[in-house]
Amino acid sequence: MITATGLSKRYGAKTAVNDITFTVRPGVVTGFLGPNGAGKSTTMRMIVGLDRPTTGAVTVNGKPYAAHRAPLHEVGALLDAKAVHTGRTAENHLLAMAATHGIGRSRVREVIELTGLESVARKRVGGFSLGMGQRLGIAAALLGDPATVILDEPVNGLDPEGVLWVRQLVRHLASEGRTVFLSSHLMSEMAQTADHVIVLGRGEIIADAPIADVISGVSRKRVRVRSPHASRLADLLAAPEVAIVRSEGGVLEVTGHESSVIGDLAAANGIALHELTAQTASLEEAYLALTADAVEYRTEAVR
Ligand SMILES: Nc1ncnc2c1ncn2[C@@H]1O[C@H](COP(=O)(O)OP(=O)(O)OP(=O)(O)O)[C@@H](O)[C@H]1O
Repeated sequence: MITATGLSKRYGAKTAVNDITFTVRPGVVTGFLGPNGAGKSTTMRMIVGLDRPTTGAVTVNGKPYAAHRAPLHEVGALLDAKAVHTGRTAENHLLAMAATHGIGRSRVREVIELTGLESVARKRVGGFSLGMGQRLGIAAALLGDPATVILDEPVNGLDPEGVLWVRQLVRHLASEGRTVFLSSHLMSEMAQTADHVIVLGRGEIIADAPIADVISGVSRKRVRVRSPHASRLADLLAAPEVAIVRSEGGVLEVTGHESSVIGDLAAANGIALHELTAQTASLEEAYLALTADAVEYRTEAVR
C-alpha cells in the first residue's frame, strides 16, 4: 500500500508535484498516467526516498521508505533502467544488491529466470539493449520479493513479446496480493494492464478511478447517424450543447444527444434512419480529453 498525503515537490520556482493525495491499494494494478513533465517520475522518486518532498508525506506499507529496516523486501522499484554499473555483469549486479540484504544466490537465479535473462546473465550490462536493461531493472525490483512494486515506464524499449510478458507479470504480482504501481505513456497498454488509474497533469491529479470510469466519465458520447434526410435531421437536432459533424453519404456524427433521443426525434418526424450507432471513446480519446489543458509541451498542429 502506498499512501501520499498533500505531497508537493518544488525545484526552485518550478512546481513539479502540487499537493497530491492518493492511495495505491494492494491486489490491483494501478496505472500512473500523464503527459511528459506531469510529475510522475518525481512522485515515484519521492515514494522511494530519492527525492525529499517539499511538503506533505508519502508512506509505503505504513512507513516512509527510509524508515524500513530492509527496504528491498518492502518495495521493489524500477526507476531508471540505465542506473546500473555498466562494467558489471547482470548476475554480479544482482548479487551485489542481494548482498546488501542477505539475499541468497538462489533468489538471484530465480529472478534471472523469471525475467528471461539466463542467456545474458554473465554478460556486461554495458552491452545490453534497452529491452534487456528493462528486464534487468525488473529483476532487481523483484529481488527482495517485495509487497509493493513500482515500475516507471516498464515496457519502454520492449518488443511486443516483452510488452506481453510485463503485462502478464504485473497482473500475476497483483493477483498475489501485492501493490503494483506502474507508469506508462501507452494508453492502450494501460487499458489492457491496469485496473485503476491515477492521471497526473501539471503536477496535479486530474483523475483517480477505475479505468472504465475514466473512459466513460470524460468522454461525451458520440452517435453516428446515417439518413437519406441527414440535413433535415441535423436541423432538428441542432441545440446549443449539441455538436454535429456532417460527412458524405448522409452521415452525421452527433455529440450531445443520446441515440434514443435521436431515434425518437427521427421517428416523430417521419425521417428514415439507415444507421444509428452509439460510439464509445477509447482510452486514448479519454486521456487526450482529460489532459488537453494539462499538456506542458504542446505540439502545435502543422498548418
Ligand atoms: N531535478 C530537477 N530540477 C528541476 N526541475 C525538475 C527536476 N526534475 C524534474 N523537474 C521538472 O519537474 C517536472 C516534472 O518532471 P517529471 O520527470 O516528474 O515528469 P514525468 O511525468 O515523469 O515526465 P516524463 O514522462 O517526461 O518522464 C518537469 O517540468 C521537470 O522539468
